[in-house]
Amino acid sequence: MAFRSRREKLRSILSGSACIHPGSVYDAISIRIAEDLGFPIGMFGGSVASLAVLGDPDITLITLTELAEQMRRMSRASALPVLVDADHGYGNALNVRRTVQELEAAGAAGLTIEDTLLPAAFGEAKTQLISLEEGVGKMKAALGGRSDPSLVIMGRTGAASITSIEDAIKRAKAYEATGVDALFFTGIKSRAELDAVTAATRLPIVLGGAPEDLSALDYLASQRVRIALQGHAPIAAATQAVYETLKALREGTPPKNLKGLASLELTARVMREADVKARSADLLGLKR
Ligand SMILES: O=C([O-])CC(=O)C(=O)O
Ligand SMILES: [Mg+2]
Repeated sequence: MAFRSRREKLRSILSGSACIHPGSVYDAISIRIAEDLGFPIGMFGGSVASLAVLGDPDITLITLTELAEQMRRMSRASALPVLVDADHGYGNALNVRRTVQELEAAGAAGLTIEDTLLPAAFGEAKTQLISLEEGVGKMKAALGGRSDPSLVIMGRTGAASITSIEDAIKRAKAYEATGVDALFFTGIKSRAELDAVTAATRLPIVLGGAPEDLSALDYLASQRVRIALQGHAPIAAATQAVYETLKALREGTPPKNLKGLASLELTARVMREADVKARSADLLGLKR
């Protein structure tokens, strides 16, 4: 299977004893930079997918086709294993099955399916959850949709910040019983909450955004957390850089005086120019 080694790398992190930070990636350039800097995996957040592909906020406007296409571009550009935020699986449990098939074909190393009610319901300002039963059905559908058994499927719940930590634990245990590979939590606010989650479950844990108190990697590792997200600063940095550059140009700065641009060396590395030159020599009869 073409993407198996990426998936096995993600699995080895989950079955290891350390906690790592993923690089937040969203396109061919960012994934190559993350790979070159030595990040063990990339995280493709739903919020970032929306922003990169549509320029929109994270309100479930992006389609599965658009998400999978962006994943496919990243898979082509780099062999870095990527964990994809597949939101609620783009519909009900039947849609979840299709979502897993498409993201598997697009080269994802792993994906998360969450129990948030998406898109937001009419008249509801606050995020809601689907029922535990529907959540369990989605996890089963995700597992049934996988044809490469090495693809990592994570059950995700945001219950800790929507209902209660007790509800988060109840849901996590139910998802664990379906056979998912890991549990992904958002909204865990304290060490006491994380310790309770760890004690009640047995699968590797992935933490979405977490407070300062939950940032020490050795503590997280001791609580079976194997992956800890750090938000999505790279796309914010890229947005600021594009803003500054366009603003300077608009204000009349000559291109040669622009600051903060990628050097020719960095650009060549990102484009894998040495490989392209070698191929051009072999295949087009050009000088190396
Ligand atoms: O999974 C993540 O990276 C956090 C999240 O939900 C998002 O950014 O959409
Ligand atoms: Mg998300």
